[in-house]
Amino acid sequence: MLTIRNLSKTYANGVHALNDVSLDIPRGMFGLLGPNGAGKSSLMRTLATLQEADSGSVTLQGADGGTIDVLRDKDAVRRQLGYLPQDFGVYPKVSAEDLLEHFAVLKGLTARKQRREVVDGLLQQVNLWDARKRKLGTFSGGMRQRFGIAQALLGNPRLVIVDEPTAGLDPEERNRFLNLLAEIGENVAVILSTHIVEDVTDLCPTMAIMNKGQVLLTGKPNDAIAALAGQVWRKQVGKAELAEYESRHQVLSTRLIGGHPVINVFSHEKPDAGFEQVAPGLEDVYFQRLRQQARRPAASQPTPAAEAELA
Ligand SMILES: Nc1ncnc2c1ncn2[C@@H]1O[C@H](COP(=O)(O)OP(=O)(O)OP(=O)(O)O)[C@@H](O)[C@H]1O
Repeated sequence: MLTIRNLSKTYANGVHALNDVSLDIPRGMFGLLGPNGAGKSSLMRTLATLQEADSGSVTLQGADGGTIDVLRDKDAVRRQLGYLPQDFGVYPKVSAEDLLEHFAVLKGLTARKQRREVVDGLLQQVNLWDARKRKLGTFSGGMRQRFGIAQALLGNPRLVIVDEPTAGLDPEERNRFLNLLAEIGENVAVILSTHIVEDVTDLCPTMAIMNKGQVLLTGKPNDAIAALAGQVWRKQVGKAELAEYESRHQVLSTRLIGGHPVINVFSHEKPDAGFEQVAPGLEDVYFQRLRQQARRPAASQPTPAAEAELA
């Protein structure tokens, strides 16, 4: 559906935000997971035709079966694209209905009756029908994000890009929002960028992990989790011992349970007697990849392409 090859971008300040990024993004939900500064927004903005890459190519399979050169045919992409940016702002004094109607006009829905039908349908789809007359300034974070999805869906896009949409939502709103995305993902490609591992675990049949502009892994979350089987070990340790464990072992994560640190360690063998083997999760995969990248001396870093293949 979307094919990204060797995409690179260096900002004027010298930051390599995208470093030879290659990804295949199919229909359905695709999770793009990475910490702050990984390059997710740079990639999203490039796909959304809002900024230029230095090199590489991106092609989108069009509705007619042809392909669109995303980096060049920007108008063609925009006709097939819905985008919810990270910093989606709304006019606080305007009602949801009026602003969506306004966006619909901008999208080219000029026939009044048809526009009403589309706007009403979207307000129902995102479950804001009862709140449609309310000013957007009175909306909760979750409601604003659902409004953001409604505007992204105007014009029946084939590709929907949502950048960190669940940050700041409470668990109930987050669930509701993710369920909405999953429904949309049944028909179109949805790229969900997030730093929240559970967003991807719960929802995305395919994903990529990104950091420092590089793709560290891409594929199915379950395959990546299965590849770690038998290599994640857990132990409760004393607070004073923690630093030593961190220096001797590859500690993936530390959790305080009842005030005591419990560590997950990556190791091919049982690290010591007190450890028990645990079933890995996507969080272990995520931290293992980030750790692996951090441990490599810069000079011996394999090319991102070779690295992604290792996955
Ligand atoms: N316009 C810009 N000019 C210079 N540097 C930038 C610019 N935009 C982003 N960066 C830098 O590029 C790197 C990648 O940023 P990007 O926003 O793409 O990451 P991200 O994964 O989306 O993180 P976040 O969740 O914090 O937005 C960061 O080091 C960031 O500081």
